[in-house]
Amino acid sequence: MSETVIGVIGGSGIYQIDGLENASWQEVETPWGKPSDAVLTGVLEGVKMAFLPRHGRGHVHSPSTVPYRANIDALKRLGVTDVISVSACGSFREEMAPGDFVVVDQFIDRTFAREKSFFGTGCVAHVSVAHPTCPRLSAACLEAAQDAGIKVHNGGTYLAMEGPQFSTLAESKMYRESWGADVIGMTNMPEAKLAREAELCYASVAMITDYDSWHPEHGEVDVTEIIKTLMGNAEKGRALVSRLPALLGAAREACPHGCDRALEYAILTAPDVRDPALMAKLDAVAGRIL
Ligand SMILES: CSC[C@H]1O[C@H](OP(=O)(O)O)[C@H](O)[C@@H]1O
Ligand SMILES: Nc1ncnc2[nH]cnc12
Repeated sequence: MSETVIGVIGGSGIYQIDGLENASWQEVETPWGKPSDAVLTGVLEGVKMAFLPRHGRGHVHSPSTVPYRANIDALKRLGVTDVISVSACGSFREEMAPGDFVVVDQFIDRTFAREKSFFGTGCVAHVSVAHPTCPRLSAACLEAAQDAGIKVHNGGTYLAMEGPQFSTLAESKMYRESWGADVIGMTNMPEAKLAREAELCYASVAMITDYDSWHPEHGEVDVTEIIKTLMGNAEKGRALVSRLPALLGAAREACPHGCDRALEYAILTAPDVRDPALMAKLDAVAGRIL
């Protein structure tokens, strides 16, 4: 039994959370550079929390320049065990309407201009992301959303695009019709992969803001419309987050799905040829096994 520390990565429109006891913004240094911003730490209903605005307060980082590795390392360094991503997304499904939430369970990674792993030359590791989200944490997010009276869909495939431009109409139709994606955003990859490498449980809550550009009655995606929907969504997102401590509890049992042991057999590089400089950088992420 260990202690739950809930990490929340707030996406577009969510730059802080309220109600934390002993709240303070902490600067965290990491071997991967600076995180997007300081991390807001505190306690909610007896459970430790750490909140990180993905784009930084004031929305400084674009989806391609978010320091994903530093963000996940910083949360790990602060003792976070469970990461909840709360993100603005477009929808490819009529029934997943703006204002609805989706607890995502799969991803298609179309990003190409980001660092995607903590590992590399001198320490090669291959973790499985066949099931990239944690079912236990996702179930808590679903229940929290339902308790908060949010219309929430259980499961969905998130297409992660590079951005920052939105999709073309041809791409939008292809993702929806041929690829079977349900929602689209620009940030959950490589975040989810890195969380798995860092042995963190990860769940993703998509807050629908628009129908991307495929919908014949809604035309193309428009950022001013997105921002209007985002305001209401952000309030609901915070309501969801505030219910998580009661659902997860302070005492934490090992993840039944093995998220917290993902590196157990993942490292291939023999101990005698590992790069000491890279090994030093992995102190937080892979500290449990190194
Ligand atoms: C606000 S429009 C596009 C922007 O919003 C999403 O950000 P996040 O996933 O951090 O909520 C999307 O991925 C884009 O970065
Ligand atoms: N349609 C869309 N495409 C990509 N990212 C988004 N974030 C919010 N809406 C989006």
